[in-house]
Amino acid sequence: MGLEKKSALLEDLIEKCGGCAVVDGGFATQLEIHGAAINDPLWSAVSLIKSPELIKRVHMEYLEAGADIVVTSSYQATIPGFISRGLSMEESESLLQKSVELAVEARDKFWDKVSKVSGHSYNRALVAASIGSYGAYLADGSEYSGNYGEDVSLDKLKDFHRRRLQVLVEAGPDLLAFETIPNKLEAQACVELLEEENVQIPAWICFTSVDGEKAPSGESFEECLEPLNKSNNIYAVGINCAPPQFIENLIRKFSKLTKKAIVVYPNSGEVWDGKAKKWLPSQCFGDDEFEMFATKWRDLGAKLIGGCCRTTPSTIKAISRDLKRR
Ligand SMILES: C[S+](C)CC[C@H](N)C(=O)O
Ligand SMILES: N[C@@H](CCS)C(=O)O
Ligand SMILES: [Zn+2]
Repeated sequence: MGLEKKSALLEDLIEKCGGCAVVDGGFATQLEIHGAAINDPLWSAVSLIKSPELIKRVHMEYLEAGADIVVTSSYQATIPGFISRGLSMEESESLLQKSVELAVEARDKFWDKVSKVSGHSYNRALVAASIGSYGAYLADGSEYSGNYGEDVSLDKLKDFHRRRLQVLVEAGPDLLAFETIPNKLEAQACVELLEEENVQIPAWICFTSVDGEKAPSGESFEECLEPLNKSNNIYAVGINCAPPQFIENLIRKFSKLTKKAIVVYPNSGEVWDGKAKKWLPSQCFGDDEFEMFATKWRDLGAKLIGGCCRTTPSTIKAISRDLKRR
């Protein structure tokens, strides 16, 4: 199936949802709630090695909660990351493949079950393969600073992303989700790679923001979106893992800067301490507030809405209830 047909699948889903589809919530957060120890350079990707069944369970929980799109466990799963853990190239690639398989299996199992129930309100979900930023791989919090240093060039970023992208694409997800991109250089690397590799799967690229105005690097979103706007591979652009109170302003901003669909899935408002590897309490938002925010964000034009770190299936249930109220 080519790019156009795959993009049409996503468009159909959004239409079936009444104009705005629900993305799942914090994947790593839910793993932790079930006891997974992810204070690790591989973060949530350790579960691909240690507890694949738990990964499937978390996907199922988000599907039950009403997610129309589930994002795979590959955010911090990288070939160099696995290799520094003593795994071979072959084993590393098979774990990446597995991240897609687990989500597809969960989606198929769930759909098989609910589609037999008359009057159910679910849609057949799509699987988005997560591609975390270079900063996520560095595991030093730099997905929130955009500070990769002088020696990180466009080519270096492309080289970092290339093989993982190839393996994930080969595994057959419905979408690609580039997450927590903190600067223009990396956004450009991702777009160029999609073209060079002739990828036939639609993608979204999400940036983070720590001030609610700009990318973490200090670059304006006008600059950051420029390479994305020209690309046929990019279906949607937006923000993930930034605090919810920034989202309204950022949707307004993005609507003026792009014709692409807008995707937003903020975290709970807590702040990540990259050194201590833990979330620090800050201005925090609960499920009721997310429910109210979701209507606002939909009315402002977002086509894909969900949650990121520290949100849970109950957050997604609240968002889904709200957006699908007819
Ligand atoms: C989105 S952050 C909370 C992911 C974890 C980070 N890359 C780290 O490993 O510290
Ligand atoms: N998809 C990833 C994003 C982390 S910012 C997760 O939910 O764990
Ligand atoms: Zn997050």
